[in-house]
Amino acid sequence: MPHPRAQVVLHPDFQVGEIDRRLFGSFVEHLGRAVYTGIYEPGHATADEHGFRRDVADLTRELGVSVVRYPGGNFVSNYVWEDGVGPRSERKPFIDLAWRTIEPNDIGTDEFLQWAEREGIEPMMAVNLGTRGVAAAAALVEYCNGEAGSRWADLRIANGRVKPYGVRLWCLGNEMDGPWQIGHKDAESYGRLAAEAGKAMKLVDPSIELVVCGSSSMQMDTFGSWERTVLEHTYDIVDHLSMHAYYEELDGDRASFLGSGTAMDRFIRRVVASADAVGAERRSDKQITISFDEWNVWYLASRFPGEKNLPLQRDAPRIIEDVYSGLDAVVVGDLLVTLLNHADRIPVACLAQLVNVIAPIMTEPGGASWRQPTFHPFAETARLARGAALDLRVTAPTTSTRQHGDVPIVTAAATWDQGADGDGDVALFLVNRSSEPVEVDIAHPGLTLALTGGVQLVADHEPAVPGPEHAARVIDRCLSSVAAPDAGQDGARTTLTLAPESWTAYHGTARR
Ligand SMILES: O=[N+]([O-])c1ccc(O[C@@H]2O[C@@H](CO)[C@H](O)[C@H]2O)cc1
Repeated sequence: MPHPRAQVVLHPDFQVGEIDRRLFGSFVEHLGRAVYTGIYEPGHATADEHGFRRDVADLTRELGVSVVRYPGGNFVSNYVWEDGVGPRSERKPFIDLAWRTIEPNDIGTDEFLQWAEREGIEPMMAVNLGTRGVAAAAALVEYCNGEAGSRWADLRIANGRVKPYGVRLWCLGNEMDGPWQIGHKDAESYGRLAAEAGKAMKLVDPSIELVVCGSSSMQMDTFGSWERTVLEHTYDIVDHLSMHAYYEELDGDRASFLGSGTAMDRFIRRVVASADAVGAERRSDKQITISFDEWNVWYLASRFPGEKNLPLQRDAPRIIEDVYSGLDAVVVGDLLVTLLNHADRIPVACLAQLVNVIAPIMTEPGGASWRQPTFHPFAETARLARGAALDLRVTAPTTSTRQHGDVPIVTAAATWDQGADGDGDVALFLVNRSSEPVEVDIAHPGLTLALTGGVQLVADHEPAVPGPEHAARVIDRCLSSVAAPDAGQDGARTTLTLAPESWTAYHGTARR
């Protein structure tokens, strides 16, 4: 039997849009060991003078993360930011109701923003619209971005930081549609509060960009009507609408799990349609863009007991430290393909999260740090995807899945970084979701393409086991470099074969 075949048409004149570097963001929440013994661990052998782990910062840099969202997540909806600034000796621990954990308040706004600044990361801050409101949100913007001479900016200066941080991206709360959220609201109440908080925040600093909460997932009962109602209140004040999505393999349904990228694609199309419908009714020329500020593989339904079933804990407990397989990494690669293909509407996205909590980077307290298999597709995509995302035409056979109906067996994204004289760098990301090899014919009329090599990640069948040794073994087995395709690299066509259940990234150059 010949292998299934797929066709890709690629031309640099057909573009989705420029890639915003903020597409390669991540997320650090006060949750489990993300902050304490994650990014921060005074006394660790690699800790810098501020108590932050150098090994984790180095891995973060290698991951290629552009933006980091902070301090939550669910955590932000009961956070009093004022209690986390100023002299540490005066800060008091409190019960974080979101994760039922005693928060020591050792790390707050200043420590996080200064860490981000030292590491060359753009911060994305969230304000509490669960238990708090307009005044506290506007005060936090003033604390972060205000010049000397007003109350909250002067407090920052008294706390040792003269220069404003210039935080550009702001989330108006987090997942306010979720019944688990502290201070959960219906769309009407949230929409009105977000509009007023956003208005006040922009009066403090008109240069900021605001993200309003969309649905926590496409499965929420209020999905669609939530977006419409919230945007009816906030359309003129906000810039981005948030999307969150987590995917997992359920009941051994591998085909549906491998098709997660198609589910994400449909979710994006629906949210874009909802936002544009509100814009159309208003006859508005403004386009709301998407901040996909939580996405990942998370064994949420199958392994997470639920927030309210967590015991009350202290000292950075281990919460949702998912261990990832080669299969999970292939799906992460495919989700990145989906995000690239929507680069025109998604300027911001955050892999949730960065360290220890559903994360590409893991640590042991007082010990090692290491990469999970999911680290690699993210790092490679962030490194190779430059310039504009191309509007590829992909034709592939479909396979039927229990959760998503028919999904294509091959997905692809490509980027084009224009150089001088019509030359450019090309990156090509390809996923084969089927369990047999697939031949891909790439037509690139008018373009001489020279793919020079790449990396390939294949799915495994073994259950993931915690620890650095296992992660290293999985990566060793599943990740390899691939040579330039040997077949058919001629003037206008390139042919290559994709390994079963794999994600591959090629790079090369092209000349018109
Ligand atoms: O679908 N759910 O049941 C569900 C439950 C919790 C949930 O929380 C989100 O994910 C958490 C971890 O990143 C963030 O703190 C929060 O924003 C997101 C989705």
